[in-house]
Amino acid sequence: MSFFGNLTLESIPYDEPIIMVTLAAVAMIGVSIAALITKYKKWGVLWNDWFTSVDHKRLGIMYIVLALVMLIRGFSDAIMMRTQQALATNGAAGYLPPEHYDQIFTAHGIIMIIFMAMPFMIGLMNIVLPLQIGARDVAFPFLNNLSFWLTASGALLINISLGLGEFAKTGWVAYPPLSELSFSPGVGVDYYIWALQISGIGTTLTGVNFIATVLKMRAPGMKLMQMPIFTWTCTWANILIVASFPILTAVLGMLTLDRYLGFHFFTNDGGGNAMMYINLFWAWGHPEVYILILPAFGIFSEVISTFTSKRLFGYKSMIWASGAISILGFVVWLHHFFTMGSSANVNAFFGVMTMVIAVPTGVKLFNWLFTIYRGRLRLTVPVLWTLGFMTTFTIGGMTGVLLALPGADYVLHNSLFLIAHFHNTIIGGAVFGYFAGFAYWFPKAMGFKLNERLGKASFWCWQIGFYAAFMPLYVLGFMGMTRRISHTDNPAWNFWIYFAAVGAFIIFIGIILQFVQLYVSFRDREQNLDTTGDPWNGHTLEWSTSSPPQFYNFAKDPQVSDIDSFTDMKEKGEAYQRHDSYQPIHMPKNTSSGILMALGITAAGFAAIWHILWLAIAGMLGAFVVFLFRAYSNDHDYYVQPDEIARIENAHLDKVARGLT
Ligand code: HEA
Ligand code: HEM
Ligand SMILES: [Cu+2]
Repeated sequence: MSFFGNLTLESIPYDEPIIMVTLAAVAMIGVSIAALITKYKKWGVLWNDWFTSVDHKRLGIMYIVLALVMLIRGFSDAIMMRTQQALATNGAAGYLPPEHYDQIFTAHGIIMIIFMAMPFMIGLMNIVLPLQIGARDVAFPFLNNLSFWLTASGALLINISLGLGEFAKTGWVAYPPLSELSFSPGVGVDYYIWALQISGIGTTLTGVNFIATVLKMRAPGMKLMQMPIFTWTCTWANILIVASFPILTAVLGMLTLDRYLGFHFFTNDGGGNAMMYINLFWAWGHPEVYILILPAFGIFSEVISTFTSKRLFGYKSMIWASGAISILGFVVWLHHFFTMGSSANVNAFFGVMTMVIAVPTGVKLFNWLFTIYRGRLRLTVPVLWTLGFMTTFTIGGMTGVLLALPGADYVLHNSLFLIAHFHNTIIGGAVFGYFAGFAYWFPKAMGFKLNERLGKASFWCWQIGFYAAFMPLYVLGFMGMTRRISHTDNPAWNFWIYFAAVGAFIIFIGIILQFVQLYVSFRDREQNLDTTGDPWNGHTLEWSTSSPPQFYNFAKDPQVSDIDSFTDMKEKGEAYQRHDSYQPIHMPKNTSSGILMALGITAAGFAAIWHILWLAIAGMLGAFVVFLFRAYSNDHDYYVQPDEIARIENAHLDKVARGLT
């Protein structure tokens, strides 16, 4: 083996014009951004205030930037698939060869779920959760920084696969025996393994961190059953993360042993069994979809209650419904392989358990409706996303219940009906939820509001585009079209395939409008400043701070005695109080340890993919040395002095006073 393992110049796909053009475009954008940063001398700011930051709010913003970039990547894959299918009807070949198409749907699935939806959700949780419980930061700020960089590391690896080697052609589930070395001899599955493994460990650490935060860092007086509902749904999601991500780690570890060291966990020869992989994968994969949706449910609850200016109907039942969904979510994974040989009784059990999830989900929907009932609902952008969700997700949920009937699933499994079902729940549920949360909390994180008109225009493109792009897939599913095919030869399907392509382009316009909205809102920010910190008349503690909040969040620990604690404070006249004196605030220092450790781990992952032994050892060793330095240094924290706090707080309260009069 050579110095660079299996990596040679031939690993670059020179002969693929689409990839080469994409790489050139990405390189140009990258160089322009780097040039701009150099021109405005922002490298120092970027490193000192952002990359090495342990501030949950800044990490949250970086997560969301990552998610938006990955949304562009994942959507480019989607639009490529839609155009390919539209061009490749009646036996035509289209413009993508099958082995390229296979990489695209695999990359699309993984990128959208792991590197778009997860960072979006974790980003919002980072920005909001500590503020909602009146905490100064998360329980382990440095770990939080490391988690972010491990996520970014996985995203980087998957994007490197575009220009070096290939990505997996196995579908996002990477079932063996296809994902075993004998059937996938290239580096594609190895990219898959290490991108998922590294980011997955980051996610597990996030789960641990936020559970500790919720248990240990709540403001004085805040009982568990008084936590804001978004904090609660995130907590359930974090419990699911801690319980399910280790299963992913284990199953990827076993696949690694199979591929690298000739173990045979998942091959029949030697006594292994592919069903073991499929079981373990979905024991993570099913809870994963509820990890995505639960925080979105919390966002809708916050939005509905704020914009009706009412208390959320059935606060306690919302918490228990989320808990029921989480626990049931752990005993339904077998519905992903009803067709793979379990007995009728086993299928019946898992089918019934799956259908039962409709009950707590229905409870939630009715709670939202009852909150709106007789309230004065303000039709802002977050509310539009919420109403779009309530209609769209109900359809997606219902088709899920249909799939939960083993008999029906024998017909519909792996058809486009399934593809329609899950885009219906993921886009109409999770993604709409994150967009609602994005519009709702944007002023809190950035200090100015987003442009409403462009926000509404974008919403309508997404909403209409969604129906146009995915309702045809239900029809195609019933007509017998299966998933993951790059070209077709059945005239009856053509109309619906073209229809779906048009839908995807309408969504495309929606995405463009979202970026235009960001630009316009930034350009006009002076007119949309949020001076009070409470632009929507909010009910929870994040709205009691300035926008953006001070780096220490709260000058004094808020005293909590009610569920809607900020409403309570406003009613009692306790909001925006000036204090005569402040206590010094204990703060964590920024550190480069997180990004440096992740750098070493990325190098090691890359080395593992290409079998470069020395680099794998060097990367891991580097990460370990940084870890030791961090562990043995005592320079982790500092105190903010009372006079500085007083200066910052008075400046903010002066602004509030001017805004309120
Ligand atoms: C956010 C993501 C998300 C969510 C929330 C759901 C929610 C549900 N899913 Fe879905 N699902 C996926 C993402 C998601 N799913 C993905 C990604 C796959 C496939 C992956 C792959 O193979 O690649 C999949 C696959 C999948 C299958 C496997 C099909 C197959 O492979 O053949 C099944 C089968 O049971 C299923 C069922 C359900 C059910 C019953 C729900 C329920 O939770 C829905 C509950 C909600 C409602 C029912 C609507 C609201 C309720 C009411 C208004 C009350 C009244 C309603 C009734 C009494 C019915 N899903
Ligand atoms: C925004 C518009 C989107 C469009 C137009 C789109 C389109 C597609 C298409 C065409 C496929 C292939 C279907 C097939 O097998 O025939 C697909 C698969 C998939 N999509 Fe999307 N998608 C979108 C958004 C998303 C989002 C937001 C997610 C998740 C967060 C997602 C997750 C997946 C997954 C997991 C697969 C399956 C991949 C596989 O088969 O291995 N998609 N999508
Ligand atoms: Cu499932």
